[in-house]
Amino acid sequence: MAGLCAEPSGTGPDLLSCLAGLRAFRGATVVLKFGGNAMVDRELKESFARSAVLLRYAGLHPVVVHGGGPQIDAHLGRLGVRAPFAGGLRVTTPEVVDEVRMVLAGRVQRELVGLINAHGPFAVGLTGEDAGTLAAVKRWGRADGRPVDLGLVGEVAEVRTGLLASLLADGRIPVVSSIAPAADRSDGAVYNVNADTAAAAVAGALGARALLMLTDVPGLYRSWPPQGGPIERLTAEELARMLPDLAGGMVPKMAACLAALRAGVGEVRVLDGRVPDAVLRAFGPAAPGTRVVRDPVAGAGAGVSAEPGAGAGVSAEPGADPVAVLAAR
Ligand SMILES: Nc1ncnc2c1ncn2[C@@H]1O[C@H](COP(=O)(O)OP(=O)(O)O)[C@@H](O)[C@H]1O
Ligand SMILES: CC(=O)N[C@@H](CCC(=O)OP(=O)(O)O)C(=O)O
Repeated sequence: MAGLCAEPSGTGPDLLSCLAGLRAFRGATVVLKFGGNAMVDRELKESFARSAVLLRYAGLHPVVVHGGGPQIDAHLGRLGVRAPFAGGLRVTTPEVVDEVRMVLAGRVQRELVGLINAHGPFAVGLTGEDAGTLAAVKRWGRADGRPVDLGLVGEVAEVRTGLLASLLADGRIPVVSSIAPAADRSDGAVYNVNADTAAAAVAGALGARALLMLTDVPGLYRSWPPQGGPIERLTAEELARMLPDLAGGMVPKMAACLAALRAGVGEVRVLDGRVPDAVLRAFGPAAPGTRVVRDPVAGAGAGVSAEPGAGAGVSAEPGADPVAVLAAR
């Protein structure tokens, strides 16, 4: 595990403060969404894998949901297949969904499983198809206020947590690719689900305490192209007001953040995954990125996430261990 928190350059996160933050999350499920844009090079992917393993050693239950948009683009480009985006979602024909599944489950997921398992037999890869973990219905896009037919793009209709819960109870790290069978199983169709959408659905269903979204920007900016720094903190309600003005990949990402919070996830953080040890830094006192928290409950004093005094890192919430609860079902 050398090099995880103390980099030779001395620029890494401080191990002690990270461990203090992690201790507050013992027993909690944390979903790590690793976006394709953050998978810049092998070193960053290794750093991500080490962080996931460290979280597990620290007693957390990490679940990885990965993307692979740029990797799919490159593959489709080699095949000479065009698959444009509308509102941040890829228009997906039956031919395209086969290639998306191949790249996500056959390439990106396999690499992440291998990198995590270099540290021990922890990672188990799956798609939403395995044990019927995800079920999807057709998702429509919008452009210029009009509905757009995105083809085989899915919205998660259901998460069956059984397989994930038993893997977590067994100390494994599930690595989930965002492919899901049709909820009605009518014709064996599978849907291409945006990975942020899948991560939020999984986080909500598992009762995750935090969802960390690793992407290729330091956080959410008020306007794009950016002026000034990213937003440090906002509430679900503030995010809901911003949503109609967002563009590109931030549309499904921030809609997913909101869905996760509304499903009960303690907080969501959008992080720059191109920074080494981004996951670990999120638990430190100088945590980077944009933190989105649930709206304060009227009359309940502080919000659900421990706010003041909790430091900048992802904040812990007391409560039942969701893995134990789910495994007991
Ligand atoms: N307001 C915004 N703040 C930050 N990034 C934005 C914003 N609007 C659009 N973007 C774009 O969203 C991208 C991240 O979304 P996406 O490409 O889907 O990433 P990922 O592959 O990590 O899911 C950024 O690279 C940036 O170009
Ligand atoms: C419907 C849709 O757009 N699906 C995405 C799935 C991968 C993904 O979401 O990857 P990132 O997290 O790297 O963006 C796609 O086809 O690119």
